Amino acid sequence: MVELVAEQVSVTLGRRAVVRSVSARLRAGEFVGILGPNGAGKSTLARALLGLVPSEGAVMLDGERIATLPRKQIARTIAYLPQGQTLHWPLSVERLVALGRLPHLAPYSRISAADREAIARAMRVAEVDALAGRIATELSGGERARVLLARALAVEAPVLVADEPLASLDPAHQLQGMEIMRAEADAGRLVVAVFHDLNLAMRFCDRLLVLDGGRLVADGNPCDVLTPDLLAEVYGISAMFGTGERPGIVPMQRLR
Ligand SMILES: Nc1ncnc2c1ncn2[C@@H]1O[C@H](COP(=O)(O)OP(=O)(O)OP(=O)(O)O)[C@@H](O)[C@H]1O
Repeated sequence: MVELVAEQVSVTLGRRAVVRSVSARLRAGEFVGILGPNGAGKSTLARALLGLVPSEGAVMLDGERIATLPRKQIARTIAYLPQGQTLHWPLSVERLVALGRLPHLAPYSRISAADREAIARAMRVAEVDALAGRIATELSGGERARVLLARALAVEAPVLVADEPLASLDPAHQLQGMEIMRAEADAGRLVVAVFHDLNLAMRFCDRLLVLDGGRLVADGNPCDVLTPDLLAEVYGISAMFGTGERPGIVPMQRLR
């Protein structure tokens, strides 16, 4: 069972302390949402969890320091969906999704039947089969986001780290994205996703990490974490909280 552990992780970019001494133990089967205001350090923490940015402290993947692991091993273990990725090559959608299998391929080898199955499965799950023959650079923003999620799913890694996977998705596809990530966690994977929607976080995640100014200010069950006090403190907003059969959070007013 995979485990990803941040031990007092700090990241400095330029002269800015962007992530400050964040500790968290993330386990297989969890769907963890990383929330927080713009600039709070969420993407940087996600990158630090993958060993993509130099950090102080330690990130441990299954008990080993990620900084010491070969990139290919990390790429097989953690599928990464970066924020707002731009596509530069006019590949077909199917070929783009197939790139998700790269961490599994030996140099100069061809994709196997198992790779083909993984690609087909990822495209089916992300419901992008209909786009298979389209040129990826000609897709709409939302179509591109769904195809890139399919590429990350095609890795079939035990961990998925997705940075704003819901950006530019319509409400139905946002739900679909959350359902996919929920299902991945239910299948025993660790899913870590950065996003902003408080209601989707409340409904789908097992656990929320909230960053503010680079610090981890809350870590727990969504219902315990998303309180009026936290929203006031972290986002500077007041919100209306639904109850009973009508749960949900409606941001109402800026407080500062
Ligand atoms: N290369 C860099 N050099 C200096 N500062 C940087 C660099 N990259 C990011 N930052 C700063 O680090 C802070 C955290 O950035 P990060 O992208 O992690 O935030 P975020 O929480 O993901 O924000 P958002 O919700 O807007 O995507 C921001 O203040 C940003 O301006």
